Amino acid sequence: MQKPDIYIIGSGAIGKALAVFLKQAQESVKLVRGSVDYQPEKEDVITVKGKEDKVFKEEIITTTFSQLNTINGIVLVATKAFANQEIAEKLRGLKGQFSIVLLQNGLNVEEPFYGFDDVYRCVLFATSQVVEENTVSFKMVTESPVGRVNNETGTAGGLIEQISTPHFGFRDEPNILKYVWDKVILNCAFNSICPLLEEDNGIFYRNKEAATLARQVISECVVLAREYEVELDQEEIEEKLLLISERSNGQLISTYEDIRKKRKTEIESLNLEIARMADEIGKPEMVNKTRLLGEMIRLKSEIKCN
Ligand SMILES: NC(=O)C1=CN([C@@H]2O[C@H](COP(=O)(O)OP(=O)(O)OC[C@H]3O[C@@H](n4cnc5c(N)ncnc54)[C@H](OP(=O)(O)O)[C@@H]3O)[C@@H](O)[C@H]2O)C=CC1
Ligand SMILES: CC(C)(CO)C(=O)C(=O)O
Repeated sequence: MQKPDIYIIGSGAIGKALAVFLKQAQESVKLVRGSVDYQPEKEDVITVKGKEDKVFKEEIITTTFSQLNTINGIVLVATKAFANQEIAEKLRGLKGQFSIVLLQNGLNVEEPFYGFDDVYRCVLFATSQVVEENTVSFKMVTESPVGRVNNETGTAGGLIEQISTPHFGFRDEPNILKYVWDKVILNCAFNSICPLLEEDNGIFYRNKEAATLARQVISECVVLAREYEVELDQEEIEEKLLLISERSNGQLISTYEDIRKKRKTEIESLNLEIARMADEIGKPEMVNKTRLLGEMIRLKSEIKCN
């Protein structure tokens, strides 16, 4: 039987790295532009710089939605989450049968995809950065969990096998919601406090007061998660915060990079989504600090962009 094709939407840091590793594994893979349309298909050499100075190079086909009519296979969404509504609409216009895997940070980012048959979320345990056009630097931390969303049962088994490669691994995770919340809570601290202090990710490890503020954010979010019947371990998240802070000392969080480069941030799916969920249950004060930090980021980004 012919293997299904893989389409990666979003030709950014994650999308490019994934495309190269999948091509190396002999998969039929195409990058589909997220922010650009109505362009002819083209082929570029994309380079991934991995651990221990290993370099991976592949010729990758990049296309745009208007060139596509039918998709049979797997769609990996690697754009920023604020593009999801538009991407879901474009996918609804296509024929064929496909599974969708969202590789994005953020809470409820899957909502625009409700109604598709086979939707999964993945929590990425990898880091990738564009270093120059068509070159990214990539590190896998550990295999990234993938699971079905919207309380549906069933595993991601066959799909995992196809998208996993030795340098960018995935694994099946039945309780993906816990991973999504844990990661979002970490992002609520990193992606707001670091850009506001104009500091790199190591700030929580280096500075006790910054760590205390992050702990307050974590505590608010854990209490909110409980209201939504998601039980999380606050201490475990605090430990992860310090570990990630130490290990990514010197690196800038994506929201800080986005603000510096005058690009839209993902804060709406992080602190501001947490705030919206607290409002939804009539307890807005439950996440006061998380909300204020999110609003400050939105304002900082708007000021920078204008
Ligand atoms: N990089 C990392 O280390 C990690 C990233 N993530 C998450 O993975 C996701 C992708 O991140 P990353 O690859 O770093 O991001 P990048 O900013 O490098 O790339 C995101 C891509 O999104 C597309 N995009 C941007 N704006 C729009 C828009 N308005 N409409 C449609 N598409 C748009 C662009 O695709 P195109 O160029 O094709 O137009 C862009 O290249 C994010 O949700 C991020 O939080 C999670 C963990 C780690
Ligand atoms: C929160 C952190 C630092 C964790 O790796 C991050 O940048 C991310 O992956 O989104």
